[in-house]
Amino acid sequence: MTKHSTSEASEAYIALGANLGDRESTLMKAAELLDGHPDIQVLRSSNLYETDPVGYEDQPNFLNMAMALRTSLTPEALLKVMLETELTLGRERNIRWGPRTVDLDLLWMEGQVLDTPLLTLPHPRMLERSFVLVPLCDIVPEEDPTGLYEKAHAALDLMNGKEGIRFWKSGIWPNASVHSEN
Ligand SMILES: Nc1ncnc2c1ncn2[C@@H]1O[C@H](COP(=O)(O)OP(=O)(O)OP(=O)(O)O)[C@@H](O)[C@H]1O
Ligand SMILES: Nc1nc2c(c(=O)[nH]1)N=C(CO)CN2
Repeated sequence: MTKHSTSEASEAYIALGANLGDRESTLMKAAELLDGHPDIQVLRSSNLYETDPVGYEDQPNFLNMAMALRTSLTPEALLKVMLETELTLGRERNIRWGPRTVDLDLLWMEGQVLDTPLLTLPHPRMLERSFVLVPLCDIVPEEDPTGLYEKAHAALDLMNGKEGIRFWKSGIWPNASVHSEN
């Protein structure tokens, strides 16, 4: 039996971003660490995009991607694993929306609407950010019954190309081996 084939497992979408160090290698390591967790399976990953910084502009360009996960964890437990993964990969918290080795945001989780000091679901800013929506639209299936596909595509249409976002390379998970940027 593969992991998470039980009915309690649910699907989640996360956004990944990096703009310090070897960005691509760090994103790949984040995918490996999450998939290596006994209660998480990476199902799909988007293409990689190079994006102009949004919010705080005086910082390097980001690489952004999104992944679909299957997990038996609660949303809070999944967020905890994600925050630990950021720390393992050298994330430091300095400037809000500032440069980071890696940033993992929990965008959406099947059937979960939450607003606590630690976790808001769906992610409150996900529909305002092309650097989230473009990768997300790569991996949400058109036949998705939850309405996420329509929401993400409609929000992206409204963004109307306002953010600088460029295709970098096709999905790095699970097939391709990662190449250093240096
Ligand atoms: N859906 C969510 N995904 C990730 N973190 C969340 C979420 N909802 C609330 N948080 C909280 O936000 C805190 C700060 O997260 P983080 O440093 O990644 O924010 P940011 O990436 O700088 O800004 P933004 O939240 O706008 O993406 C986390 O420690 C977490 O407790
Ligand atoms: N292009 C881009 N800009 C950002 C990003 C990001 O991942 N990509 N993350 C931020 C903090 O959530 C702030 N600004």
